[in-house]
Amino acid sequence: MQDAKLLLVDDDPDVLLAARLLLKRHVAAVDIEKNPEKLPFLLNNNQYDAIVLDMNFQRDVSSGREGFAWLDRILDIAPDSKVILFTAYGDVEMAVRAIKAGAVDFVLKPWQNDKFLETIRKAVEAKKEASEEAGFANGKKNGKDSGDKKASKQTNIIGSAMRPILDTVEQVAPTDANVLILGENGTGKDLIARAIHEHSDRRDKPFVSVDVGALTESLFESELFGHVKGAFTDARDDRAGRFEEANGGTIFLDEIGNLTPSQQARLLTVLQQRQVTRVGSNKARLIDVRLICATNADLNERVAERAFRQDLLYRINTIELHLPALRERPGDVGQLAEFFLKKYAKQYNRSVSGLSPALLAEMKQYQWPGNVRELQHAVERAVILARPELTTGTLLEPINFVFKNGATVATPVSDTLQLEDMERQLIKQAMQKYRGSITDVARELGLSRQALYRRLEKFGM
Ligand SMILES: Nc1ncnc2c1ncn2[C@@H]1O[C@H](COP(=O)(O)OP(=O)(O)OP(=O)(O)O)[C@@H](O)[C@H]1O
Repeated sequence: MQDAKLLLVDDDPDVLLAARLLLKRHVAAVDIEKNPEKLPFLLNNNQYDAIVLDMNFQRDVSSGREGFAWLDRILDIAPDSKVILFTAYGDVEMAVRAIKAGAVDFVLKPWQNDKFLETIRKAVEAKKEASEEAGFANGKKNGKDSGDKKASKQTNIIGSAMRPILDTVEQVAPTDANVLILGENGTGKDLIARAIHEHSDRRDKPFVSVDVGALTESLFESELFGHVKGAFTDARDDRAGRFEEANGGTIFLDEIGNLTPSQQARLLTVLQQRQVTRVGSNKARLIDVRLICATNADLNERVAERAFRQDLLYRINTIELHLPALRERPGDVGQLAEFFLKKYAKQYNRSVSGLSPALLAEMKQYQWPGNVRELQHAVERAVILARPELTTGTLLEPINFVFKNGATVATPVSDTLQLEDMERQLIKQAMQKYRGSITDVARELGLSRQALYRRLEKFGM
């Protein structure tokens, strides 16, 4: 505990002083703060081993409501925080509720020194154990051992509502079962498909992603199954298709709901026979691929309408994963927003203080039709628009602006121009880096292929 760093937040300076005097003798550092509004800034700039938080600040004397709200905020910003609540004698029931809400313990005021120290020591230890476990799981994830239950918790898939889905991913990944991922655009289907691959024994083999919905009828077969030289006018060389490229690994077929009846029939044959024949050849090649499909369409409805073959559905949906829309999981909005905020603040070298509780509440109310992708872009734009000279509270204005106007329309003229320039530059660099591969560029930029196509068109690239 001697190398621990603590944060104490209480609006009573006497309490802060007394607690610091006691604790300073036992730990490396004790930060004290009267104003809980500073919490986002402090958490974004420090790593605390334990945080002691008062339940009642002046504005709201005894209900503890402010304490709960700040506890939530702390866990949004730094989900692994160990928070201990300070509470007046008689508030024990409230403290118990707070523990259910994610605090690790509580201390009654006025405190007994021994008990207070013991509570802090336990929290610091719990934090240390959790960090060691996380480091261990990370190591395993990159290593050969696929049996680590905690591995997927260490991926960058954020949000409490995603936990049950990640548990299923862990269970299903090591099997070769076909997986169908359902969810609206931007809910994380691609991310989950990659997580399944990463946690399977195929992780060292290719992960090949194909947006089958974007393939024209004439390209479908040669793109997926390959062709031989001379098979059609543009076929100057033999070329392996995406299934062959994925051999030994995983193939991810996105927008599967958009296949035409003849494409469905051709795909079904390949899946049944587990072999592909290049266009223009008569030699069948055996393939060993794990199949993951995704769609934002309601496939059962499409089967009922006879627009999607039932036998194909049964072949691809051994395991079905439903990703909820972001509006159905408002609790994840704060966690995702904080995650992207940190990510982009670092990427664009911006100093940002965090989201105000009022804005966060507004964001939780918003419907997010573009789901996580829209939220991600709103935060990115807000971080870019944040002026370096406005540090505290900088985010509020631009994100409000972006958020109110939708992530894609009208920002003030100069900002739009700046952003467009930046966007054009980013796309240009990525196109050079990946030699024009739309899939790779779209992945790097966090755009769907369609969104990337729209931008390429807009910029005349
Ligand atoms: N839970 C999450 N945690 C962190 N990032 C996420 C999460 N869900 C989605 N994202 C991010 O949001 C963006 C969109 O996600 P993704 O491409 O996986 O969605 P999708 O459902 O496949 O979208 P589409 O249907 O448009 O192809 C990506 O940048 C992804 O990294």
